[in-house]
Amino acid sequence: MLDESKFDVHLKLWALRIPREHCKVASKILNGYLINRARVKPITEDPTCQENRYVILSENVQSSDIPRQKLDELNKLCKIEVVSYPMTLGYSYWDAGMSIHMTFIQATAVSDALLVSEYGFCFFVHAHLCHLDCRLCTEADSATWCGGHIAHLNIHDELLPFKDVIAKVIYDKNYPRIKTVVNKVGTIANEFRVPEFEILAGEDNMVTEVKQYGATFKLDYSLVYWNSRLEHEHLRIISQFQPGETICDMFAGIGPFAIPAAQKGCIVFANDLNPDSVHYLKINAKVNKVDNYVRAYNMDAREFIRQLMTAPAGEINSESDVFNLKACGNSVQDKEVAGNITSNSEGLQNYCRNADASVTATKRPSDGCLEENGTTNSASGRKGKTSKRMKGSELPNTKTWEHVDHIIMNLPASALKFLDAFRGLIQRQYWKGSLPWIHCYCFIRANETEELIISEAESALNACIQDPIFHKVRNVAPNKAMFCLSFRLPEACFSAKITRSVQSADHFGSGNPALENCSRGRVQQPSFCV
Ligand SMILES: C[S@@+](CC[C@H](N)C(=O)[O-])C[C@H]1O[C@@H](n2cnc3c(N)ncnc32)[C@H](O)[C@@H]1O
Repeated sequence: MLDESKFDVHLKLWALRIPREHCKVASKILNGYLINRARVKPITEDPTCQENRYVILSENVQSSDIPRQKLDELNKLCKIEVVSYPMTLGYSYWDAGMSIHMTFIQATAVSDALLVSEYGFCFFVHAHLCHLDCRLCTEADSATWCGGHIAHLNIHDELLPFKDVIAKVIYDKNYPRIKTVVNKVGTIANEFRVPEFEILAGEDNMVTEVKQYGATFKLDYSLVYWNSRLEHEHLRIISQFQPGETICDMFAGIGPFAIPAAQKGCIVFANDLNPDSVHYLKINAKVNKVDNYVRAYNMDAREFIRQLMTAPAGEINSESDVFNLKACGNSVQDKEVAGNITSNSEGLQNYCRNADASVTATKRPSDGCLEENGTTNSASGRKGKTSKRMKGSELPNTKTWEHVDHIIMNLPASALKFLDAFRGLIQRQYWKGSLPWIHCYCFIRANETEELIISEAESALNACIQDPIFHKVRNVAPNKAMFCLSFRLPEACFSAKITRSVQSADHFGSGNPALENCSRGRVQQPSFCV
């Protein structure tokens, strides 16, 4: 139970009793000496007399501190009387509007402890509860606003006895913006990168809606990966895309790269192993009216990219043969593939045929595919925002084995290892234009160097990387930061130039001759842009 009285802070103040008609002038004279606290008015009623007001002095000021000259001015104005004015700032006073600076001062002054989120809402938890300290403000022990109605806490072990009180404070001080307060339990062990949560306060509802850069994202915070701290990074990557480009997102989650890329007019092939992520990805594509531009897949990333880059068997003989990669719950239904679509969507028809006609393909690789009819149904001439921005007839006939512009790999813990999927992947006879940019996320620990990361990437690719670019995304722990490594896929990844028998990065030791000259051949050392 939260004892609200524990939050009471008693101030022993002084006030000047002044006839009310002189209050305005008096407060000007006393400028700098009056109470200056958020939501506390310096002039207040005199409970003993309607004709007077109390002008409240700052908690650091005694009447004797007021200079003689100011007192003379006041005395000339009217008769003044100094009275004691005790004030209690209670639980309801300590609200979220406090600045972080004020919070620190208060925490020290009244021995309160605090939780501060990155988003600037502050919470007081009385020192009686625990030995909280500034570690709470670090990443490891912070409160996070997921962006919707959920506040996510990572409460340190020693504070667990007080978790309910902490959660209640957060809930009370941020309702109705925050309606659910959860605490992360244990460490994330599953491959979908979804933490386990316990609900500490508010309603038991983990389905929420987050707005980022004008897009709406629906998600179930207990089932899918979501991190509101990556908003800037999503935007940074999207800013490198041009309308009409083809993007592959190998670990797409619920679509924070895919949706804004599609909004920009890119064609996005987005994949995730977590069926719940794909479910919300499709919902989000529809909600944001970009379901014409987003293809959702639910399979392992290696298999996804392999199939995406492999020309269909019939491609050699006939353009009309089907593509063997099946999009999940595709927006275009079989009948549309058969030609039952409006004439101005001809380009879209071709584009979709390549992705969707796989429904009839000989191979159905995606066993875990969600089969949801109606979550997207785009190619029927719907007049949404998207069709205004780019008409169906302008959409390219996307053949991903011929050209892809960017590939996003946001699985920092292991994305580097997935680079082995690109060995000998690109079929030179089909490929047109330059090779794609890879944006591969990784963690770098304090004892690791960028060179180490590059060599890990090169080992996985079995190819030298030219002109790698590192971008620091954020610190995730005191000795660990998340980075994005961007580079153009090396030519050695053309199938003609590589021995397909090599399957795993583990097969390559430091003596691999294919990589021996990498660092010598690299024109530019990795550049860290923080
Ligand atoms: C760190 S999250 C990033 C999600 C999204 N890109 C974002 O920024 O929010 C990594 C995602 O990779 C997915 N994932 C994990 N292993 C995978 C695999 N082998 N193949 C495809 N997706 C995988 C997880 O389900 C998760 O959604």
